[in-house]
Amino acid sequence: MNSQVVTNPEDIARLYRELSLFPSLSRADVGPVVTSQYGGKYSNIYTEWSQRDLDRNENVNFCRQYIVFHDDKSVVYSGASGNCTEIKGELQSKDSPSGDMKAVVRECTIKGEDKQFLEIWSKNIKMKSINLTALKKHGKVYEDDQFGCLVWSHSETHLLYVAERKRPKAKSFFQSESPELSSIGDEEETVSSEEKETVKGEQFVFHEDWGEGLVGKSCPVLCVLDIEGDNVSVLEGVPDNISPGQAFWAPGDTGVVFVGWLHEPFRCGLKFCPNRSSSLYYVDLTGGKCEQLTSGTSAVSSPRLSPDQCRIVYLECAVFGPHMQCSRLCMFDWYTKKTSVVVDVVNRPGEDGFTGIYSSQLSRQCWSADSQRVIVSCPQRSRKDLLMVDTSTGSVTSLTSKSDVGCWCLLNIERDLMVVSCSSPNCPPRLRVGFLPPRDSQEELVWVTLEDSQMLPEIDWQILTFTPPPEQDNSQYPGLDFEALLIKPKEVKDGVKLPLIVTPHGGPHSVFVADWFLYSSVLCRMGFAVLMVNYRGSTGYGQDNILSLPGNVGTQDVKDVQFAVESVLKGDEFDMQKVAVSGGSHGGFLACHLIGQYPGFYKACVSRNPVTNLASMIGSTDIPDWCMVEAGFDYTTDCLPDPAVWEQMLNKSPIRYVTQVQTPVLLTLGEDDKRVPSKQGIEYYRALQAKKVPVRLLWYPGNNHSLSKVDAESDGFMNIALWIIQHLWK
Ligand SMILES: CC(=O)N[C@@H](C)C(=O)N[C@@H](C)C(=O)N[C@@H](C)C(=O)O
Repeated sequence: MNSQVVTNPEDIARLYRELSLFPSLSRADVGPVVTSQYGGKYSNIYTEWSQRDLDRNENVNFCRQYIVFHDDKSVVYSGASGNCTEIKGELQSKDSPSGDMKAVVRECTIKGEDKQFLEIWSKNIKMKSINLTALKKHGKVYEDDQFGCLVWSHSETHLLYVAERKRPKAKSFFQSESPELSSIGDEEETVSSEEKETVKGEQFVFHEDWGEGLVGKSCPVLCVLDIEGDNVSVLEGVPDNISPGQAFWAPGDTGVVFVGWLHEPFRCGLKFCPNRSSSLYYVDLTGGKCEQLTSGTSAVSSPRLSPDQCRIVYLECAVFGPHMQCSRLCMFDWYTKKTSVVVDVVNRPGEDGFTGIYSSQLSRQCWSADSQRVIVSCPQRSRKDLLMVDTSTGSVTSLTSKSDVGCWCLLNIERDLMVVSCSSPNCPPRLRVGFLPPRDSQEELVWVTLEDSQMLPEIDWQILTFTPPPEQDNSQYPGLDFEALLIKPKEVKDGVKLPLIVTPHGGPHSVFVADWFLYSSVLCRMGFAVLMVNYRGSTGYGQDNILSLPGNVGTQDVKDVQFAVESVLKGDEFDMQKVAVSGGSHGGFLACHLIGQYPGFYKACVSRNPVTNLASMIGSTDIPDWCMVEAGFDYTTDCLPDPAVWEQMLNKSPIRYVTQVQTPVLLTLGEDDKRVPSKQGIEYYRALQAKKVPVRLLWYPGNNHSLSKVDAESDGFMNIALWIIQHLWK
């Protein structure tokens, strides 16, 4: 059978280098409205991008600015204002609401020591540069999306940020004492206050952190810089049993509102886990009193204050249980102190097709100017759409469902001017702006492209829907269907049957939306078709879809993927002798299950940081609750190992089928993975070696669960592509 697949390593590397150039959009801010002397209005759009630099082996961050001329309700003219500028050393930055100043948290190394500075810029002058490290008021500033923030007070006189709590200096009981008093000349120098605070025997105390992606982040504290006074204070009044983050100034700058995550009895991994017990809190700056604003019986995130400073919307979901679920959009009324549900959990999509809200984070600003509507970008089945929620009626309207673009992400909205990133499997991210039409207006939403990207004509994509056969229906949650994204070369030579790479996503409660995927795009350009399966249990299809999987992992999810593959193979487009499977994390779990449960069906397998044995994972992962929940058990923090539970976990794990495996396996592991420890992959590796199954293991130092550093991602791709080629055409 002739084939049209690119197999030469240099040609593959060239394709990867070409497609890896496309940058992704990470942030956009809308500047203040400037009115010219002739009455024309314009706003500056500040954007930040990230691009892989294969030669420097790092992701390069850069900014680009645009100018948008408008009349407050439509764009009149727009264009870039200047070229790109690389951003180095900036942990965080934020313009003040008036645009008159900019705050920057900068990290730099001075005489071999890492230091952090808080800078205030105004026009063309760096007005202040406060050495936070020297102040010794706190540890490192948090720059992450989970806890971090950098927020100007409404008065533009204070800055709010999150940092690690200061830890007293520790020393050995046997360290030689520095003299209590040392005399230099006539003066006596008293021991520094830091010396006084030094504690002995604390050097090796274990400080648990918040796990994968948050390593070293253990005890966050809220910090306030008084710009005039140049002094930093750590906010008091935060309860000792919670870790604060995602903070912002309360109406009138009377205090600070924040999310507090319970960290007792111990911390579990927080990344990808918005189901951790958490509440909204308010600390008032005068008395330091802390007030809990929400129940404490749920998990909350992404609180966002309305422009009129009267209400706060936030996301809420159940504690424990599936790690990503359908969220509620809730609202806290600042003056009545009452909470309400604006959009509830959707168990099954209704006639309107709205499947619920699936997001662990709202965009930094999401309110309409009239403080009546909120814009949420979230998965809706295999697409990601912009949803407009009317907070008074709870109605949800999609702003993009009719679009042929598969993925829309709201980056920011200011005075109804929305800034979005939009992309598809054949189109890298583009930057667009558009004004949100007034409430109840029939006006059409007009998008203007500020930065276009090239559509790749060689790539075709579609969304396929599958209904499981009756014998695979879930009796507790009957009648659920599922989907898959099929990405394939647009042109296929006569008589050529395409080789197929099957890719189930991880999570398992996540979803492939019709976005730009570098790996799938390069594989498609090489001549492969890629089937990205959103099996039952995926987010974006209703809460019942999610709840149908826990307890059925290793069977329902495996059968769904196999059903989708066998369904597409019924056509004559694909070569059923050339089918490979590839997945990461829970996706790697599924890849290993598929080659064990369907021996010989897949000619090559790639498994990235795979879950291979739930029973051995539970003692070493940062998400032990995940192992219990997905195996079908309720989790409590005081649960202890139980042979019956471990037996169930083992029975649901791919290691159980390893004796049936014939398919050659490529394993790629991140040395620093806290989520799925690398020992999971090594356990499976050894089992395959013992069975003399062809297996190759790639080990990536300095990489964690995401395997997303430039070296692991690029080397990983080349090895994956060559492994599949080697074993599909042997
Ligand atoms: C939805 C989700 O990601 N769940 C988390 C608890 C999680 O990290 N699960 C991992 C086992 C996993 O499969 N993660 C996916 C998202 C990955 O590719 O990292």
